[in-house]
Amino acid sequence: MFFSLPHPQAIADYVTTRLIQLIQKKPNAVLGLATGSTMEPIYEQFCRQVAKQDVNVSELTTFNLDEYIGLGADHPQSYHYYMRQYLFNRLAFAQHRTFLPDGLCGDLQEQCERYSRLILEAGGIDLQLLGIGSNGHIGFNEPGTPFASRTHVVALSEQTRIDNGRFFDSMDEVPTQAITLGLQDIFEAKEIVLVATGTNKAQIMADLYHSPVDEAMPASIVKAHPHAMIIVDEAAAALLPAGACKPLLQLA
Ligand SMILES: O=P(O)(O)OC[C@H]1O[C@](O)(CO)[C@@H](O)[C@@H]1O
Repeated sequence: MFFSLPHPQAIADYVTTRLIQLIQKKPNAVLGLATGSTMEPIYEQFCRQVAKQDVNVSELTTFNLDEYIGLGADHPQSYHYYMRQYLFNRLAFAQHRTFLPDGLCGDLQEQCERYSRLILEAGGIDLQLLGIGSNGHIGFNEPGTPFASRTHVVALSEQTRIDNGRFFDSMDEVPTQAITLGLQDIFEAKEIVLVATGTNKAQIMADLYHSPVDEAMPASIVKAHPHAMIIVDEAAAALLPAGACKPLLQLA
């Protein structure tokens, strides 16, 4: 369940190889995508390898985990903007099959229901990429979110706002709400790859390792998934007990 690689670049290489293997086997796969700094080297490497190996991404469908409420697609801190910057503007994804929640949507409830339904209609997520918040959130599912949750509106915790405040000019600009895929939606993915890198993730990875599968620790739902990997670099593994992680070999 817990696997280690030495550094973020090695994780980016591994995850890219896994994604390309999946796409080659199933060109119309459905990918669940995450944002955040953890994903940046992964998307960078993915773009490089897709171009180098001439991989066809035009038949893929993608669903992003979350979006801030109140930020439009052209706001530089919106996840729409992030995805265009790191992935969608760089590769030939079919625009009409790349889905993100709309942070400016008037009818949030209707949108939430539609988003979970669209995933089911697309056949479900084949591979879900996840980062993790320093409080154990996945997507924006904060501690205490029911495991049975579907796409919903969340009030961001103070911890999450402080963590993500580094991307904004001032704390006043950090949104207070977001739309996120629910934990049930995430759990229904056929495969999950959760990645944590850097010393600022060491404590939460130790907490996750020791935690039971419990709603107080949203990421713990991943531990109950039959096809999940939790991949950490050396820095994020620093507080894990010896032998907790299986060292990963690079995929061929
Ligand atoms: O990778 P980061 O920037 O540490 O963010 C951790 C997680 O929290 C979020 O910011 C909220 O979903 C995700 O984008 C990310 O997976």
